[in-house]
Amino acid sequence: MSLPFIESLLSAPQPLVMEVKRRDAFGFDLISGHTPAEIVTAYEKAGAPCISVVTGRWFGGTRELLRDVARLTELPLLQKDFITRKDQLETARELGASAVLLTAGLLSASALRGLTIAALSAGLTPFVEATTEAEIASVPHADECVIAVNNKDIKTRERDRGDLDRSFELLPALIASGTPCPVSASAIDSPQTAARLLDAGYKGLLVGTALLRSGDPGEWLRTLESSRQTVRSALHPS
Ligand SMILES: O=P(O)(O)OC[C@@H](O)[C@@H](O)c1c[nH]c2ccccc12
Repeated sequence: MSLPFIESLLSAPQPLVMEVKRRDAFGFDLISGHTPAEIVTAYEKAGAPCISVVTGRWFGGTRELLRDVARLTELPLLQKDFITRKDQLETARELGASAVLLTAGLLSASALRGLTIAALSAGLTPFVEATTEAEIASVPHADECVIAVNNKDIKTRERDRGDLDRSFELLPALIASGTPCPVSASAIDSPQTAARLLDAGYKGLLVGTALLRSGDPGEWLRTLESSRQTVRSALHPS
């Protein structure tokens, strides 16, 4: 089966899912006068392998935003919303998504199972967000899913500052799950933090606020690349 979202992320030199999100969890504007087209162009120029589009209302999102982004780019898109019903999967596909967020902490085990299977059979990659070992272990068909540790807490509407230790602690459980694509999501505030997570073994990262606030995603990525080289040469001095 072709998994464009996963393949694109895994083959990128800097595997960042770059997010389009209108507002942060406190309602502060993140795109400050820029159009979705400007943001998508900046992300593509920076080398984004995939784009995440937040359609959830808490973050100022709409379905139209996903549709607009899909018209602007060929890159695989992740729809970030609170999906609880199978008909939302059909809509995601119609709007142009290749992957859909499923939030383990908000779904019962049987709902997560049903939605994961339905997403896969609709040709969508499940991007399952988890915050505990038990949630990670409950993901069915993990070998066909992205599993992401969310460093923030969706139950507090992501108003916490985020806990990156969670990503470091849960990486062994993610690897044990069999996902080809362990991802760390949210609260990744700098290229240096991103470099540490990738060096620890993450295969992908999802970054929204920091990239949108930076004003220059290309520069953010170049700094990430050089930070990764610094980490590597510190570990393997020649
Ligand atoms: O802006 P940040 O801290 O880089 O986080 C991005 C992303 O992980 C966050 O937007 C998110 C995580 N889970 C969600 C669920 C719905 C909407 C959005 C989200």
